[in-house]
Amino acid sequence: MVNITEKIKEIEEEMRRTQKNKATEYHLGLLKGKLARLRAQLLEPGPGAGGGGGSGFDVSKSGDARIALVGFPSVGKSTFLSKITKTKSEVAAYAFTTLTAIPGVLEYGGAEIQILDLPGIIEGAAEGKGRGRQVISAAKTSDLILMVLDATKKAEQRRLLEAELEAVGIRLNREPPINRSPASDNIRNIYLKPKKAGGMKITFQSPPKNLDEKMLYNILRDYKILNCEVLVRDENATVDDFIDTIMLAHRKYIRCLYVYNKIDSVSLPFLDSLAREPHTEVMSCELDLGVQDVVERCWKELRLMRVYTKRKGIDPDFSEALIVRQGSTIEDVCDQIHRTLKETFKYALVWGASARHVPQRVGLGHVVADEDVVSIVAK
Ligand SMILES: Nc1nc2c(ncn2[C@@H]2O[C@H](COP(=O)(O)OP(=O)(O)OP(=O)(O)O)[C@@H](O)[C@H]2O)c(=O)[nH]1
Ligand SMILES: [K+]
Ligand SMILES: [Mg+2]
Repeated sequence: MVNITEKIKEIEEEMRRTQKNKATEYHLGLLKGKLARLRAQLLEPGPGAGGGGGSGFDVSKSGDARIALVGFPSVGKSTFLSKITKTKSEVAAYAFTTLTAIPGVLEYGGAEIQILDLPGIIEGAAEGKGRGRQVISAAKTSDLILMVLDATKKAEQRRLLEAELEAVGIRLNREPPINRSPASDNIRNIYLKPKKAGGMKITFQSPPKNLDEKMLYNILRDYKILNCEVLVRDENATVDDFIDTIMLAHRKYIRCLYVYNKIDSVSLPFLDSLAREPHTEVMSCELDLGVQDVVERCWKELRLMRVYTKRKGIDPDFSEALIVRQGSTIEDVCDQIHRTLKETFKYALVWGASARHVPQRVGLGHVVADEDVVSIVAK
C-alpha cells in the first residue's frame, strides 16, 4: 500500500510551492480536496494499513457509555484507569507502557461506563505516527474524551492534542448541528446529499463566480461520492466551502473533559490557574486528590440520566435504574425496557422533576428528567 502519510506530505509541499492566484485556484482546490480526503482515509479501516491499521482496537462497546483516555505518554492514563475501575493496566515511568486498548468498567449512579485506557499518542498521531491512528479511531467511538494532561508539562500539550483530533474531523465541545434541516447544516448554502444510485446531479441556482461543474465533479469523484445531488445556492461559494461541506459528513462532535494529573508536583497558584480553564478538572492519582471529582464530572459531561420504573401499587425499585441520555422521552424509556412495549403503551405516570404535578399522566413524547419515577400503563 502506498503510504498515505507520504502522499499527504507531497500534496502539502505542492500546495506550498503553488502560488495563489486566479489561474491556480482550480488546481489548489483539487489539492485541498485530496488532502482532506487523505486525512480522513487515515482513519478508515483497511487491510495492512501502516502502523497497525486505522480501525481502532478490537474492543467492543459495552455498558451505557464509553469514555476514552487520550493523552501523551506517561501522563497517568493507566494509573487513572486502575484507580477508578477494577481493571489493572500496567503503569510505569517510561513512555508507551500501554500498547493496546485496555477496557475497564466504572460503576456510577447505577450506570456502567466503559473506560478505555489507550496508548499514549504523540504529535503527528493523525498522520499515522505510533499507534496514533488507532488511538484516535478509538477516541472517535467514545461518548466522552477524557484528555489526560500532565500538569508539570508545557501548556502547549493541550493545543497539540486538540490539533491531532481536529485533523481527523473530531470536534470537541461544540454542539452538533442537530434539529436543523440537512440543507442548513451545509456551508454557504451548498446542499449535498449522497445517494445510492443515479450518478451526480450538480445544479447552480445562479452562475457561480468561483466554481464550475467540472471542478465539483472531479472533487466528488476523488472522494468516491459518485451518486449525489448538489445544489449550490450562493454564487460566492468557494472550493473551500464545498470541501467543508463534504467533510461535514466525516465530522464527529464529542465532548471532552481536560484533566490535569500530577498536581502534587506544581505550585498552588499554577494549579489554581489550570483549574479555572474551561471543561477542566485537576487531580493527583498519586495522592488521591480530586479523582472522585473527575468521576463525578464525567458523569455530568456524559449527560446520562437515571430513570426508575414502578409497577402499580408497588414502591419503585431505586436499586435498579434505567440509563438514558439527556433529552430522552417516555418513548426512549419504553425502548430501553422492551422493544415492543411501545405497541401496547396507553399512557405513563411520572413522579419527579419533569412532572408538573405528581403523578402526571403523560404520553410517549414527554421528556423525562434525572431520577424521575415512571410507571407505564399498557392498553
Ligand atoms: N507525581 C505523580 N506521578 C504520577 C501520578 N499519576 C501517575 N504518575 C506516574 O506517572 C508515570 C506514568 O504513569 P502511567 O499511568 O503509566 O501513564 P500512561 O499515561 O498510562 O503512560 P503510557 O501508557 O506510557 O502512555 C508512572 O510512573 C506513575 O507512577 C500523579 O498523580 N503524580
Ligand atoms: K507510562
Ligand atoms: Mg498507560
